[in-house]
Amino acid sequence: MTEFSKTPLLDTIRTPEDLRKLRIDQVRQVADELRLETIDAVSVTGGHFGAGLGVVELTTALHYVFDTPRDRLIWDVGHQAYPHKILTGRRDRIRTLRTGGGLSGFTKRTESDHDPFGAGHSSTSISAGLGMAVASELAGKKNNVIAVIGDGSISAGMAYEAMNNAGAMNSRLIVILNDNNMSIAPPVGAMSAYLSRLYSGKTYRSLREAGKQIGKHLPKLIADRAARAEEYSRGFMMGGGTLFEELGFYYVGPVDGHNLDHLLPILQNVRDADTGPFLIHVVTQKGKGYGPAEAAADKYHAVVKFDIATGAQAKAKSNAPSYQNVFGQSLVKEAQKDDKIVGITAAMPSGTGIDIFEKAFPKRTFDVGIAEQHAVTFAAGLATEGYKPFCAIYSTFLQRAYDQIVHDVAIQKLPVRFAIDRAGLVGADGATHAGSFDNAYLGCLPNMVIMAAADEAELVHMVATQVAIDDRPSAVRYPRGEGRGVEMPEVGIPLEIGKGRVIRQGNKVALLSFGTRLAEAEKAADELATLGLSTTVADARFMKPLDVELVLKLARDHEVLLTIEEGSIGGFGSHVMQTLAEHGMLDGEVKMRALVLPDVFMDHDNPVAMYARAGLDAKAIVKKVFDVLGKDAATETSKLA
Ligand SMILES: Cc1ncc(C[n+]2csc(CCOP(=O)(O)OP(=O)(O)O)c2C)c(N)n1
Ligand SMILES: CC(=O)[C@@H](O)[C@H](O)COP(=O)(O)O
Ligand SMILES: [Mg+2]
Repeated sequence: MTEFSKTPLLDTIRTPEDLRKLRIDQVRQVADELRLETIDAVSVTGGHFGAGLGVVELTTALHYVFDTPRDRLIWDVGHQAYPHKILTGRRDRIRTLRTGGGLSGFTKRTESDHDPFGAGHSSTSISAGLGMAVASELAGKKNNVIAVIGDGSISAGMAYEAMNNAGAMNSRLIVILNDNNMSIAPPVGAMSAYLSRLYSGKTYRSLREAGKQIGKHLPKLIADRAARAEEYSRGFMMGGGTLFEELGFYYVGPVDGHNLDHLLPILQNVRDADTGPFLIHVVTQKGKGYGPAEAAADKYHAVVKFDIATGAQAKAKSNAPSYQNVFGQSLVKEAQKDDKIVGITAAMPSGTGIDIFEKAFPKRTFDVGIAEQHAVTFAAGLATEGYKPFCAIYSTFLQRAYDQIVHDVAIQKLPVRFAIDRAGLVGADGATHAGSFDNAYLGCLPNMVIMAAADEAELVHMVATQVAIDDRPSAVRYPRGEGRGVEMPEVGIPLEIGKGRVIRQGNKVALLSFGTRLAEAEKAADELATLGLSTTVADARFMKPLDVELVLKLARDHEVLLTIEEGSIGGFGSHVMQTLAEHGMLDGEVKMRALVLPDVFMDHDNPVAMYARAGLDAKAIVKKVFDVLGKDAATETSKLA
């Protein structure tokens, strides 16, 4: 802990029970010290930063007013929960955040009783909270359930589904809308404009006024909806009902989320209300209390280790370009030649490289907000009118839009182009963000062309290939982070569909890679060659259509055939096995194995360590070859020494 974060009061708080022993006039000091500790901790670990700074007062107030963990407190996405973790018995481990064996970067049930629901993907908190509230009522309990959801996350469809359902029930659910007027980028969409109208141009409802009015109305709150809406439209609306009231919520706000004099009594009144659901609209500032974060365009949404005094973040180690930037730059080049190309992101412009495309083609760029399902079918609509939509969505977030891919894109064979970033293990974000399943969940769909880039140069050619594929959907996957540092092509050259490539020729062992495991396959081949096992390395490039000729040749000409991919069972290796089986090749000579991610959700760590644990690095490939040959790998590889 640096000199920067002297925290005498915070030092007395192990759990929220300790916090609740303090006088209400001490809560401000706790919040100030909590902010210092958050800044100090994240400067060491990196991670999500701006969002947590924005909810320091809210976090302190919630744990002070509510009887957590008996009262359930759910954080949507969970990236803002570092202050929550510090207050709930995890301060001693907060500097292990997002490191192997350390604290998760999101809320996690197995980590603490204070994390009643795991998160990572957005917009789940209201649904989960309603479930808990109904469970509590069914069990005859009286505890509160509080779901804190951001203005970005509440714009996703799932949040509406939940509010629509909650509004029709009188559950003791308290939704706190944490409105900092930011998503990762500035927010988009009508909801964002609406929320701004609720608090722009008018002073926030002061606590005294709002608290008094709540106090006056609460005891005689009328269950009947019509009377209730009337009651509230007079009391709390800034001139008329809000969308949330129309959805059946008691709307309270907007309230200054950094002013504890406003927050505390409102929360106390709502806590003691005998009805619900409530929506408390809290206005906060992302990055609050740390100058470099407040000044940054992204409010330091996510940072690497940084110098507290200057806010300067540690430099990336590699000089190779990142895949997201290669994608963005490639798409710009293609779009300069083709005005039908449009770019779509679901609230992740910088992470996908679509921000690069937007700078060049702002009118052909669409950020639909956190709305992956909509993004896919929106792209499908564009494709029906002859446009070439590139839908750039991380593998894990694309899971949200699976039915749209099947029903709206694949069945109709619409030429939507999917740019699937964060394919494979992503490291610090852990299991909720791993791109483990897209090989499996896309590979089983007819009509799809599915590629994986082995390096950043391949990605350039695959983007060009997708431009050319105009009669069916296509997908290219690539990992988080930087490439290999290979020579980059001037322009993308469309690949021959369904054709892989042999990188080096051997005759005993064949390693067939799909994606960036190619680098590990080449390292393994070097090692195997020094041990007298002549090894072929091939890059499949396509999972669909598979290069059947290449697969059969590799199986015929080698004793061992291994496939390697950064994906779960059911993906590339399964397709190769299926093909070999259909050609009777599994009945005969070749010893074939598919190297895939293990059938577990892997906790966060650095990606290299995770892939080693997953058995997908060069060492594991070599071991697998000897296992398959019935030789002891340790003995064989000891000859290398
Ligand atoms: C389904 C899904 N899509 C995208 C993301 C990536 N993501 C993480 S946080 C975030 C912005 C959330 O904005 P908001 O809810 O306003 O929270 P804030 O960071 O402003 O506190 C996004 C898009 C996600 N976690 N889940
Ligand atoms: C919280 C969240 O879901 C995003 O911030 C995500 O962590 C971004 O991932 P990348 O850092 O891989 O862009
Ligand atoms: Mg926000």
